[in-house]
Amino acid sequence: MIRQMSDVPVNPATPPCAELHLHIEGTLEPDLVFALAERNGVDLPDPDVGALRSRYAFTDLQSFLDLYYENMAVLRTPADFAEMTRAYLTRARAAGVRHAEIMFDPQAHLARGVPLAATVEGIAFVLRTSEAEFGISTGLIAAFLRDRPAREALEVLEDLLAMDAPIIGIGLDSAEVGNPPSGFTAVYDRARRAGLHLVAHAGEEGPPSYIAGALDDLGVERIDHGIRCLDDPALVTRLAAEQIPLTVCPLSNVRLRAVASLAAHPLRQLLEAGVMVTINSDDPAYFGGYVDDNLHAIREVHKLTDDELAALAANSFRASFLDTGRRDALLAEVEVWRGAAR
Ligand code: HPA
Ligand SMILES: [Zn+2]
Repeated sequence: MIRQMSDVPVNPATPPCAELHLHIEGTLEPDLVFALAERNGVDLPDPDVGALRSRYAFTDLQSFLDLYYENMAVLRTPADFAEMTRAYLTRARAAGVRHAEIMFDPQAHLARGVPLAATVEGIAFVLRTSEAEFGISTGLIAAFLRDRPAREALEVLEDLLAMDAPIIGIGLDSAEVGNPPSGFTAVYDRARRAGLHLVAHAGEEGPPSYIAGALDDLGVERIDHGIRCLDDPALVTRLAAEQIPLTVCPLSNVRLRAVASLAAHPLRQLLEAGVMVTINSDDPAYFGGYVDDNLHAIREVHKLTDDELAALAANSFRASFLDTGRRDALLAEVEVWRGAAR
């Protein structure tokens, strides 16, 4: 049954926005981990949700990835992926998200014996009606794991293309340091030939040279994270000049200790340098909040004005892969929000 969009309260304190850096597996909330474990007869190492939650104190990217991959064990059937996706869209609607470009990690599921079709069908089934049901247009991005062989990524990409999976692009994620973009040129060349959009995580924990590598070796259109560009002033100048979008995730950066605190987050520096920044939640079930929580947190700590929040929201639509008609309509909604916020 199609739910009425107006039934869902939307947070008026934050502008309508696009979420461009979101791992659907990172929306798997602890309650849903337990519900799916029960349904699928999966044994969990923790006795209850509280015990699981106590393990969400991360020290770096890898300490998070270990738990992120462990929790995925409960995702077995298309219905599981559909339920997770539906829960995200419900929460994203309340956060004011009007467009979402959603990553998933096909190899993480294949490695556990879950067929590619089960993963893709479960997620895509819900995305198909998202705009009508939640007011959120969507695009699906297959993210490849940079700590697994590029040859495997290429095989999975071929399989996705052969099954005509409804993906708009590819990405690159997982453990960054020691896994530079240059190893994945063949995968990105293939995706480009297939007409797909190209993004990659770079400069989260890795050096600025990985950001340059993602641009020059892989030809990406957008950088996920990218905050370590600030270690290389010439790169910052380039990102600003070319208006390469960075999908920044403040709460993620704090939780994974990429930055010491929210107050120390370089968001303002990036904006002042003229870099095209967007705000995103990354893995909201793990990092303490959805995109509205991220916007609230940075607004409070960095004293952002409503005009600055609106500018970030406008960036999110401009940096998206939306067609111009819907993009312009959503940019107009930001202007309406800005007017109402005055
Ligand atoms: O923040 C992240 N970084 C790298 N890989 C990931 N996979 C899920 N989230 C992340
Ligand atoms: Zn990410």
